[in-house]
Parts: sequence; structure tokens; C-alpha cells
Amino acid sequence: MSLLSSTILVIKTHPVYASLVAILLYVFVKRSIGNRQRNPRRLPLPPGPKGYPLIGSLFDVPKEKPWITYNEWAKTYGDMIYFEVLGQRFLVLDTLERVQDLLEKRSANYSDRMRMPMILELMDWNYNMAMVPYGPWWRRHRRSFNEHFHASAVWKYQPTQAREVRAFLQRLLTTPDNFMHHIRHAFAATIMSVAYGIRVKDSDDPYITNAEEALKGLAEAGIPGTYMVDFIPLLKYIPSWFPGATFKTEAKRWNEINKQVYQKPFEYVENQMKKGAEVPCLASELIERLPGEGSFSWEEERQIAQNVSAVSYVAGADTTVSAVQCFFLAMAMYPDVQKKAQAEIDAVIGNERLPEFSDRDTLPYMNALVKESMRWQSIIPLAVGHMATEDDEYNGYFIPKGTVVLGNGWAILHDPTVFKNPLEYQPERYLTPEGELDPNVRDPETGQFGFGRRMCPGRHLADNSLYSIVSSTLAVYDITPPIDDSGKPVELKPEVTTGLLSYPVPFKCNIKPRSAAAEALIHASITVDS
Ligand code: HEM
Repeated sequence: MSLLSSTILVIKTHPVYASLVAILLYVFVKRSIGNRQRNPRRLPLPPGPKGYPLIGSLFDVPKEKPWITYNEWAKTYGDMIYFEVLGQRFLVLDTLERVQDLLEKRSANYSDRMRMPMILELMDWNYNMAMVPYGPWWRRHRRSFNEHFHASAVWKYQPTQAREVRAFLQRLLTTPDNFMHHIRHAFAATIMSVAYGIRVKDSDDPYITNAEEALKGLAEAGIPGTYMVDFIPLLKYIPSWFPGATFKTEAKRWNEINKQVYQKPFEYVENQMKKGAEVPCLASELIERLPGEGSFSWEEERQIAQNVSAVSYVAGADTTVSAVQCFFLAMAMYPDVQKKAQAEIDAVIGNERLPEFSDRDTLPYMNALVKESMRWQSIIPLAVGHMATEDDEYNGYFIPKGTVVLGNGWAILHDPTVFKNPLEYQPERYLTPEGELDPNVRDPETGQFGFGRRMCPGRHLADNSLYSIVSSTLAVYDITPPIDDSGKPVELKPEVTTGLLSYPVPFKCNIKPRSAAAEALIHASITVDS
């Protein structure tokens, strides 16, 4: 039987598949006609791989570390690369100039998000404003979030950050080999305390386990192309028993976990407050400001308060973890950098106390090291896609509405014309010959935290966290590569994982107190309420 006749047979006997084929064809034809009508000047689309009808560049799009491949493609197509996958349009911007022109100067048009029915409608990630479409609902979340995390608001979290860093130093002393886990725990504990005033358990804490499980689901489903339903939204209506519809069962499980993540801790704070207990945290501040329970806006405002509290965890915990893991890797690979940073701490602070937030301005090398830890391995290398709300024309090209624009943050922070030897970890690149921070060097904030109106609103908290953990760790610990069987240091390599978020591939290193005095300082630094 020929391919054509067997296809016809399948279509005849499986009406659902027939409908799918029909829908795909309808979408394809409608979009082609629409494009022509909306592009009267017949401007070309930006260059990029051509792909095939219907499926587009499905087979060209890299599954592994796409940011590197896009950067390679830029050598052929230029710094704007356009392609389609199953009807979804993508535009990758590979330089800061393009990102600024579109995502920043034209941010009114480039601040929407791709509709991903799997995540938003089936898995219930609607509470995460990072995924919410651009519009009044997103704006209300963003305003509320900013109020608690803008540059001059985050000082109020410093005591919590310092407390969790000290607990982290303690854990390193007891089980240094578990440092990857301790880093993750330190951030989970900090954010749960900031958001809900909850002190989590050292291990198997149900709040953390749920959130981590939910984030696993997001990492899997968050990559466009993983689930067909994102390209054919009507698929969300097929029943879960239907052959091939396992995504419905998976989505249901993640949906239930997600509800636990955003409802449970918030309800805990509400209940504590009803009992008259004080729970100083973000959620209680938001609850206190809610209108009366009988008022018409109460339900919506409560929803926003619940979402904003939860998003600080789901968007904030994992990201900073990756930056700190990169820092440990860098220290084990670059001993001279580590020694210089420690020498600065010893000279400025001495060795009888840990660095404080108030010391920060007196530690230029440490600040340079924090910046380099942010830049060296990108954490969200392609940020989160910004979708064009309307058709646009730029530089002689037509950019159709619905195009998902990806700013290649990795390329921006590894541009060899801006960062010499970009793959090397060199804090010196941010310093003047006199050893002061050089304001003319591109700040890794540009590229690492996304762009325009969607730029990460948690970046000030992240920056404080990173400074606190990095400076305190270096004050009391030496980080060195592991030793192999023949007694030689193992050569470490900066390997990272792929995905929306990128982490260093798990690695080992030796972590030892710098001296007996440093060990005593670690013990002494634990405060009474820790
Ligand atoms: C090193 C740590 C962090 C990195 C690298 C990072 C990076 C990013 C990036 C790339 C985006 C997408 C921006 C865009 O769409 O252009 C983003 C969004 C976001 N981040 Fe962060 N982030 C970090 C830490 C945090 C923290 C600690 C919080 C919360 C306390 C947070 C909260 C958010 C939120 C709420 C959004 C969604 C913004 C929106 O869509 O309007 N992030 N972040």
C-alpha cells in the first residue's frame, strides 16, 4: 500500500487524526494568506533556516544548548535569525543592539508571552507571572511584586539572607561533599522565609519537595516543542484515555502539585494571622493590605497576593542556585582568583568576623567576582521568549505578530569583542588598573536577567544573595579540585546542562576551613534564633 493510500486509510478510520491534519492544513493556509495581506510592502522575513512546509525547521532546531547553535547560525544569517516550527514563528536576536532595538525600545509590542496551553491551562502555571500574557492582569502582579523587591526594598530581607548563609556555612562544615544540595537548600530556605515566614526542615520538607517537583514539570514542559498541544491547542480537549494522550495524565498530576505549591503555604499564613500570630513575611504584608472580604475586588486581590508570594519561590529559588554552583566550580578551577578575593577580605575585614552587606562598597574585587559569577555560565541563556503582539517592520524586515523573540543572553555575555576570552573566568575584566570597578564594562545584568518590561524583577534580591554567600564562603573556606587516585588534582571542566535553566553538571570539589580560626568563626556565627 502506498504512503498516500495508507494515510487516507488512517484518516478515514481515525476521525480525530483526520481532524488534526485538517486543522494543521487550515492553520497553514490561513497564516500564509494572512501574512501576505498584512505585509503589503512584501518585506522579507529576517533570514534563517528555511525548513519544510507545515513542520518548518522542526528538525533543525537544536535540542542541546540551542544558545550556542544560534550563535553559530548568526555567522551565516546575521544577528537576527527567523525560523518556524509547526507554525510557531521564532526570531532569535544575537546581539545587544538588536535586543535593545526590539525588546527595549519597542517593548510595548514585545512583552507578551507565547501561549503554552500545556503549562498554563493544563498544568495550572497561571499563577506564575513570568508566563502570564502581557496586559492588565500581568501588570497588577508586576506592580505588587516590584513594591517588595525593587532596589531600595530588598534591604529588609538582608537579615534572613545572612542567617541562611551562616546556616549554610555550618552545613558545609559537617557534610562538605553535599555542597550542591546545601546551596539549593540555602536558597529554598531563604525564599520560603522571605515569602511565607516558614522555616523549612533540613530535608524532605513537603513545601520544598512540592515546589521542586512542580519546577521539574516546568523545566520539561517549558521548552517549546515538547508537547504537541502547544502547537494545536484544540488537543487539550481530547480525553486522557485517548491513544497518545498521556500528556493529559501528566498534566493532571502536575496540576495537583502546583495547587499545593501556591495554595498551601499561603493558607498557612492566613490561618496563622487569623489566630493572631505574627508572621512577618511577604504574604502577610500582602494579606494585611487586602480589601475587606466582602468587597467586590477581594477575590481577585487575594489571588494576586497568593500568586505574587508563590512566584518569588518558583522564579527565585532555582535561578540563584545555578549562579552559586558556578561560583564553586570557578573557585576550584581558578585558585589565583580565589586567593585574590581572600586577600581582599583579610585586608579589609580581617578574620574575626564574616563580611556584612555594609562592607560591600569596600570590596571591589569581590564585586567583580560576583559579576563574573553571573556572566561566566549563563543561567537562563535565552531568557524567556517575548511574543510580538502586533506585526512590525524593522531594518527592512517584516516581523509577523505572534513571533516569539528570544534574546540570546549567552551570546551577549560571551561576545569576544566585549569580553576578551569570554569562556575564561576573569573578575579582573570589571576593574580599572587602579583596582576599582570600571563603570564602562558591560554589566552582566544586561543579558543575564532578560530584557525590557519583562526584565527580572528579582534581580536585586539575587544580587544580594550572591554577594552574601560568595563573600562569606571565601572568608572561611578554601575550595579546591578533588584529588584523583594518583594524588593529582582532577581537571574540572565547565560543563553545563541544557534547558530553560542551565546548571553546572554535578561536579566534586574539596571544601575545607581556611584555618582553625575560620572554623571557630563558623561556629560562632550561628545566631541564637538559627
Ligand atoms: C541569578 C538569579 C536570577 C536570574 C539569572 C534570573 C533571570 C530571569 C530572566 C532571564 C527572566 C525573564 C526575563 C524576560 O522575560 O526577559 C526572569 C523573570 C523573572 N524573575 Fe528572575 N532571575 C533570577 C532571580 C530571581 C529571583 C531571586 C526572583 C524572585 C525573588 C525572580 C523573579 C522573577 C520573576 C517574577 C520573573 C517574571 C517577570 C515577568 O515576566 O514580568 N528572579 N528572571
